[in-house]
Amino acid sequence: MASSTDLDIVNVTKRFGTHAAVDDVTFSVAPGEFFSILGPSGCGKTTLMRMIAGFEHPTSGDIRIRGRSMIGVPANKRPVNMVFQSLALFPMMSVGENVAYGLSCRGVPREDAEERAERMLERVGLKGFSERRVTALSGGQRQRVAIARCLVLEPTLVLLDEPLGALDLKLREHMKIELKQLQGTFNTTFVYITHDQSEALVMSDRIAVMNQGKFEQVGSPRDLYHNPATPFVASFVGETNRWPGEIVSSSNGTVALQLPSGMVTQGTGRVSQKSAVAFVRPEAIALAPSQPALRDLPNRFEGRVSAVLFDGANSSLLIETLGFDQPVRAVLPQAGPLAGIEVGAPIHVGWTADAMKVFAA
Ligand SMILES: Nc1ncnc2c1ncn2[C@@H]1O[C@H](COP(=O)(O)OP(=O)(O)OP(=O)(O)O)[C@@H](O)[C@H]1O
Repeated sequence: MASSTDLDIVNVTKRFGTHAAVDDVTFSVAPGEFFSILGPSGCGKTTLMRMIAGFEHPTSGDIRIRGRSMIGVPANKRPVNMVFQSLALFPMMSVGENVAYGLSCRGVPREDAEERAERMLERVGLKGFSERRVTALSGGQRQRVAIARCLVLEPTLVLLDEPLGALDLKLREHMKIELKQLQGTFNTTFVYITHDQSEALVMSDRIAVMNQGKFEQVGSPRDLYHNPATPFVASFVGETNRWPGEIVSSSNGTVALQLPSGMVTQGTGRVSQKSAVAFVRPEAIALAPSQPALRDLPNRFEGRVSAVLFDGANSSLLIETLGFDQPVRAVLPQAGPLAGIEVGAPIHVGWTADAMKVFAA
């Protein structure tokens, strides 16, 4: 029977000695989906990926590709191809030979393999590059050769292990968009691992946030960003303000949180214990030169600009705010009366209760 999923990970655990690098993880990836696993160094991403590829074996659990268990199936017999950060291209071979190599290994006749490699290079925007040495290519071009070499084998699943990690910032930004577009045109299922939240947010249909061997949350980029399920997700995905405090009242998902200074703030969350932590995105902080402009907001405070972090459209302000131990970070508008604000200027900040997500600490 045809499977409606390309990949099913079922209660997979991998132990090294007593340490569970991957701890009872379960998820499915749909055909054509761009699925990312996002987490800090050491959380178990690579171990999980290596098990899908067949380089590592689970201690327990099942890995199914198109409904077929991969337990006991060697790496080279799985309908999976991996793109590594190092790319692992063969420097002695031409671009065309690199792409055709996997086909030749599978016994595809040479002429046929060359032709298919040629067509694939065209599809990744490298028409006419066949005869070039890979050493004579730019970082971005090599990246595309690595992807072409992988896609020419028509795998069910493409696994990508931080493939943009070695590129400089500018190229990485560019390749993010390119990779997403390539995946769209090929409609191949991608499983991508990264510790870079921006890469995951820009490219993925869904993201799993991984921490200490477990998935903390799986959701769309918007979901994770706007409705984080745990404090770890709230702080790992996107920029955020973070303030610890104590719950002083709570009803129907609305909470009052008292900061160490005694100042009380209004937020949302379901927290049954006293000790809590609150998160507010910098773009959710309203700024105004005077208090009355913010009168509709339950959280309104007085402050002074302590730093202007200019970064074009990503510019922000740090605001020393009465009652807050750490400065409040807010997005700096690029137009209007606040665009030219300077350090030392008095300012008022405010936000809705909805914008402040409160979790048990
Ligand atoms: N072969 C191994 N033997 C023992 N421990 C291992 C082995 N491989 C990984 N680990 C441990 O398992 C944990 C997860 O490692 P893994 O490489 O999967 O993390 P990661 O999230 O991919 O990190 P990074 O982004 O740094 O590559 C780490 O604590 C690591 O030290």
